Amino acid sequence: MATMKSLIGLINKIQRACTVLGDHGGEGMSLWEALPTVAVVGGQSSGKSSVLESVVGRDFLPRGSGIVTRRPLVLQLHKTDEGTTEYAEFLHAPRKKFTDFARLGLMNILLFPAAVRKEIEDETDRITGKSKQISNKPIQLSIYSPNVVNLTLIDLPGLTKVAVEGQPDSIVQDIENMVRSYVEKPNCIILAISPANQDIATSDAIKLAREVDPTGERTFGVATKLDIMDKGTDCLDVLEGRSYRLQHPWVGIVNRSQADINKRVDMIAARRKEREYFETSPEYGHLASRMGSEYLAKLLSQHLETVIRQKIPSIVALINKSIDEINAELDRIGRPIAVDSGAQLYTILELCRAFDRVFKEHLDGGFSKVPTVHLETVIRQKIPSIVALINKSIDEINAELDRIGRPIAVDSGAQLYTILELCRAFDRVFKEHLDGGRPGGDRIYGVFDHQLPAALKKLPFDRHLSTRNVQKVVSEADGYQPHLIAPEQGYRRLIDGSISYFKGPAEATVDAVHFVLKELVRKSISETEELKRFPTLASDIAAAANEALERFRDESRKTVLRLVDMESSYLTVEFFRKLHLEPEKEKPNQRNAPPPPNADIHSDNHFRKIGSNVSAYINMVCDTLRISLPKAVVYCQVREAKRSLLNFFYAQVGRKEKEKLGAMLDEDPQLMERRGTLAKRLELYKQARDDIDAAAWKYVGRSKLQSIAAHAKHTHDNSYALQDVLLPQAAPGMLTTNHNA
Ligand SMILES: Nc1nc2c(ncn2[C@@H]2O[C@H](COP(=O)(O)OP(=O)(O)OP(=O)(O)O)[C@@H](O)[C@H]2O)c(=O)[nH]1
Repeated sequence: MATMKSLIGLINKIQRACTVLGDHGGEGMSLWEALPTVAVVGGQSSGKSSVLESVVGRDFLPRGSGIVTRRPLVLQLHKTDEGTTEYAEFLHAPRKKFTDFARLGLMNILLFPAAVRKEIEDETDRITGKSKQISNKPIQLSIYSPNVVNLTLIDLPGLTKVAVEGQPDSIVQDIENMVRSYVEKPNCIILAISPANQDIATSDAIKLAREVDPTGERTFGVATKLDIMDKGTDCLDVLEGRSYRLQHPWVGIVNRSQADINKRVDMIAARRKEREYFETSPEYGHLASRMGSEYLAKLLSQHLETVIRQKIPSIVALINKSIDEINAELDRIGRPIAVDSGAQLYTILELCRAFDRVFKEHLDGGFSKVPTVHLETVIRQKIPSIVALINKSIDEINAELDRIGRPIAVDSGAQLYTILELCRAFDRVFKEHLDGGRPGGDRIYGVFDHQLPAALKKLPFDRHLSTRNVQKVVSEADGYQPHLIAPEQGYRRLIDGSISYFKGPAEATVDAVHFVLKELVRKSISETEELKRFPTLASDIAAAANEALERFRDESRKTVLRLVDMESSYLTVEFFRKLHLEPEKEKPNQRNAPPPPNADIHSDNHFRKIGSNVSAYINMVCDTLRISLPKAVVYCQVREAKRSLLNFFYAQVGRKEKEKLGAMLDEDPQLMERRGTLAKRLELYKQARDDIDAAAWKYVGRSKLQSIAAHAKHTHDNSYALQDVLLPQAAPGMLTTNHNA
């Protein structure tokens, strides 16, 4: 018995979760729609509030003329143990308990504080404004009391035929649509309230109920105001199911009249009066045991119980489906990141490394693409153990410091440094495991193989070493005294002048490689799956990487210019010695011939000879530089990029405060919000599933559940197991209406 009660309590819990999740039904198949509810429907002043209060046993609903109920009120009744204090609680103000029940004089009237009524009114206005507009967002009120049954009721705005002052004409239709949106759902049990002093056939409630539930299987007909029917008329045709037949028996009710309310006749007295009315009534006496608010409450909870029992498997299936969907979406958009600074630091370093890896793959050339999504999953699985390792290390350090005494210098910075060291150690191991490749690095070779030789070829040595320029340079170097044998100074100047031309291609090579590296940084950032979530960190890393590349470029530029300068600073002596010997080899017959007359040193031939000697030397230097410049560039830029692109950044990160680390892990706010919502939903769904499991567990006991679990081993659908568990044991009437009042 207790189990069925707990099942109904369970449904209440799930309904609360629905409201928290913003699930009011309406969008496709929702959890809300799978749950049974009881909606009170009727025309204005038909007695809805009175019936609802009767079932609950409390006065609490706002009263007034016109449309009082402008938002659906979801009323959850929770039966508590005998002797416990009653209280009411709104979902929108969960910490505020309404316990201050007034005891009025000798009549011992128990009233919900007017505050409950006021809160319903205020909360209505909060959403709809004071404009008498309506809203379909429900207000949720829970009542905990030993004097109620476990039941969820929804009070809906009264159906009306005309708009009142200050309301748009559309309100009539709006209300009908809203009410219909609740009662048309197959899980909605309709409490159709019709005043007996009007023609039941024209009752708004019955009209709507007939429309949405033609077979009448989920409609309970309630006839109110039996006591004020015209003299000589009665409602027997209706109550005995002759004039309008429903699957469930009609229940007649006698609520408090307006005069009773004005006289403050309390609920207990009203119940007694109602009982007496039926017991002593000449018309309805034979039906007395099946009339009245108490009987209605009992009937309702029995029916609810049956419905819930049937619904459990589909609810479980729906919850499981939702959990799977949310998990799939979380896998796609990434799970929420940790908030403690250790875990944040770890995540930042993790992302740096992921970027670093992609970058290196570009440098090292084309292997197949690393499946980074899978990688992310693997990494994320590792995070807890790494964080645990870090925490353990911190504990160990702290423990050791406690033992050997705590030097003043050891502050949180030093601990952070330790964390960074641990991360780097992991980084190294991680790198050893992962060394793939991507295209892009080959473009650096392209610079060395094409761009550099082409630039060297284009240098204007023809002009610089033309006979005329050679003569000009040599003459200027000679000064007033023309050289006698060989123009030593002239050679130097011509060679220095030529060599300085190499600076251009050398710097251009440095820049070209710089731009290839920069492009690879950009590409790697965009290809690093893990970084996609963290635009701020991605741009931080890009900026840090580019900054590092600038530094490498400066260093590289200095180095290549130095290489060129070195060629000027010391010439290859052997080259010129050989040069000196060559003509003699070529002309062995003239070996002993006298040197040409001095006048020769001013001839074109002489300068042409000098030009071609310098040209030959420069060609040799050019060959050397073509080989040595790429080495310098790779040494200073490419190798450094591979080795220490983010070193500086790591150090910076290590110095950051917790808040700054958090800021670096900033994400797209929409995505963060989405993830937060999903996580919350997931939590609630899982809670609901656990609750259900627990309820099923209690119901059949461990051994039965286990044997069913063993039986259903091959199905992943919990609902089958639950169905097996619940249905064979179903027995009606387990829910008792314990109205002591
Ligand atoms: N004599 C008598 N009066 C009743 C009965 N039921 C309701 N009333 C009176 O009818 C009036 C309207 O009842 P409510 O319970 O406020 O009706 P409602 O459908 O909630 O009305 P709205 O909130 O305006 O839509 C009140 O004055 C009640 O006292 C009944 O069974 N007998």
